[in-house]
Amino acid sequence: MITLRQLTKTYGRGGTAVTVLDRLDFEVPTGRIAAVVGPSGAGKSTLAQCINLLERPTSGSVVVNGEELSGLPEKRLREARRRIGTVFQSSSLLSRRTAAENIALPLEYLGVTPNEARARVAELLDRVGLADKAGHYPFQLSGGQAQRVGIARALALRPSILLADEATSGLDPDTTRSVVGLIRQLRDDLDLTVVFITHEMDTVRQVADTVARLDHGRIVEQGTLVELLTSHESQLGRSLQPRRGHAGPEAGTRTWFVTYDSTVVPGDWIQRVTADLGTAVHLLGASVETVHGVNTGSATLGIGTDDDARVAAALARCGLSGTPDDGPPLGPRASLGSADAVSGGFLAGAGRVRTGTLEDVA
Ligand SMILES: Nc1ncnc2c1ncn2[C@@H]1O[C@H](COP(=O)(O)OP(=O)(O)OP(=O)(O)O)[C@@H](O)[C@H]1O
Repeated sequence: MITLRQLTKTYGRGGTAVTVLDRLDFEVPTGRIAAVVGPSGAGKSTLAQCINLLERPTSGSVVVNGEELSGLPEKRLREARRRIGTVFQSSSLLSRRTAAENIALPLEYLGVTPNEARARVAELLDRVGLADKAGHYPFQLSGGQAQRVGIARALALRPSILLADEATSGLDPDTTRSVVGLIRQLRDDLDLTVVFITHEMDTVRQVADTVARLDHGRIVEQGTLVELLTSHESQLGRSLQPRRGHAGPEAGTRTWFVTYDSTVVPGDWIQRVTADLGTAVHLLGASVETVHGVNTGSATLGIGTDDDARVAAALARCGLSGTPDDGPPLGPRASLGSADAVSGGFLAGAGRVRTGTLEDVA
């Protein structure tokens, strides 16, 4: 369990002082994964550094598993830090050390015997699925493998808290999914409490139990992932909704952007809304997924009436919330979206490169 009370961090003094965390209150229950999101410069990394006391808070308290860390003398603090593992971006491995040697680092600092360290490293490599990569150097590992080594190193001293600061940034979507799956599995197996800092909302939906938005040094909104995704009133919930491209509307229809606004939206809601309105309802785009057992998502519809109040009421009867969306169709968000041709960047199996126009690839 992590409890932050009135946590303040000010860098510098006098006229150049900058308060990055401002009387922040935050709690992560044991065994939960709390994602922290927020704009660049909001103080997310500073928050992580204050939790593991790499940065001393200016005021306020950091309580980890019932122990107040901010007041501890240096020696006790070093001991307490062992219960907090941190994973950074994948580049944080030491390049001249093998995967096994990187994982062994914290054990060496602690003075663990070489035999014990070897056994623990083997166990950790196995746990993160890299038993066959012990002797590989970081440059011989893929981004996802390097990150698994980083996670194994963070777990070397059997911490109860894991801080992940942009741990999946720069990884491709499949690798991100597998690293996130590993973190959730480790949380389940080891009962870890996890703070997961990221700016990737897709990743938040995959990893988080709860989400907090940090802005100007304070947590300005938080909730469980499901609560946020099923509440149209939540700005954080709306920003968590995937908004992908959609087809253009047909003449005579009005475009609506619709989000799931309840935990019990019926699967056949399009048929129900169509029957309710007695008019055409075209599906122009949608992203629907099950999050913690609840269907969530959003859709863009073309609806053959301009009676907005009736449409809103019909949507609400199915647990949906919608607004007319009169802007031009969004382009696909994926990086392919802006390309006319794709070449050189797509490595098919066995190292072959496939090229083609975007239409060919689609
Ligand atoms: N050691 C430092 N001395 C002075 N200012 C600092 C220091 N570390 C961070 N800051 C400032 O604190 C603010 C918050 O930085 P932080 O890295 O915590 O933000 P962040 O939310 O993690 O941003 P990003 O998403 O871009 O990584 C920034 O304005 C930064 O310049």
